[in-house]
Amino acid sequence: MLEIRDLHVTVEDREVLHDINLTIGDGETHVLMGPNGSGKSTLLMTIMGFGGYKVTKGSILFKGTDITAMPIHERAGLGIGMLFQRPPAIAGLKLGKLLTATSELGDDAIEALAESVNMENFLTRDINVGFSGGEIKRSEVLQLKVQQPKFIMLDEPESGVDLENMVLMGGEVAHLLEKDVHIVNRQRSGLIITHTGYILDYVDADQGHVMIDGQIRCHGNPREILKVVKEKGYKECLACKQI
Ligand SMILES: Nc1ncnc2c1ncn2[C@@H]1O[C@H](COP(=O)(O)OP(=O)(O)OP(=O)(O)O)[C@@H](O)[C@H]1O
Repeated sequence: MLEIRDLHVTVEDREVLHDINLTIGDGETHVLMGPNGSGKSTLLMTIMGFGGYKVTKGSILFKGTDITAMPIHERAGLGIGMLFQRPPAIAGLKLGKLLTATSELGDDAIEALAESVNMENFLTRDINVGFSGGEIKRSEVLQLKVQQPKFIMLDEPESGVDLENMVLMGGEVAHLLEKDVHIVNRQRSGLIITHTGYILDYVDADQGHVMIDGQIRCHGNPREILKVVKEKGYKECLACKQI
């Protein structure tokens, strides 16, 4: 589904990502961990194609197509979607209008999807304006449910979410990533950034990666990585022999 080769990315004239290589197969869910400021969100923003993230070397292939220079709306059109860590508030644009504009679903279908994540009363509100942390995350999940991307990136889906909403969010993410479908029949893949690992209770994560100082320094079973990091800290990942 996704292949990143020798990727180097500069933000504001500083190289933030160096020599990133990552392959995510069809139906696979990968988890990205790493200390604050190590470059995890930068990688997701670069894959999505946001301006300000300049690829100075390397390439990103999605389903065999080189998307390295492709504009963001074309990447979204190919089926790449993202739940943001801190999505912007957009005064003047109603959530319901955005959902109608970005899908072919009718009002009733959108209303039903909104109800499924307790967001039916938010469709007439400006996007994220005055939303609580948990409401922002539910709004993001609703957008993914409407868009149904093939490759789903989630930047810290647990942050700011209470325990009850975590169960709701976890179930929705599991459904989006087709946890209950056998891997050979899955149509979707995912890449999830997590600090706490709570999301691992809900998804079928195949691989974990640790990013440190803009480089992926370790691969492995995500639960094992999390255990090591909890016990010994990220410095242990620098000694990883998996890479
Ligand atoms: N637009 C920007 N302008 C300047 N520096 C930036 C910008 N975006 C990212 N950076 C810098 O790039 C580095 C990586 O940031 P990034 O948000 O990717 O880290 P992260 O691993 O996702 O961190 P966290 O776990 O804290 O969310 C940081 O030092 C950050 O300050």
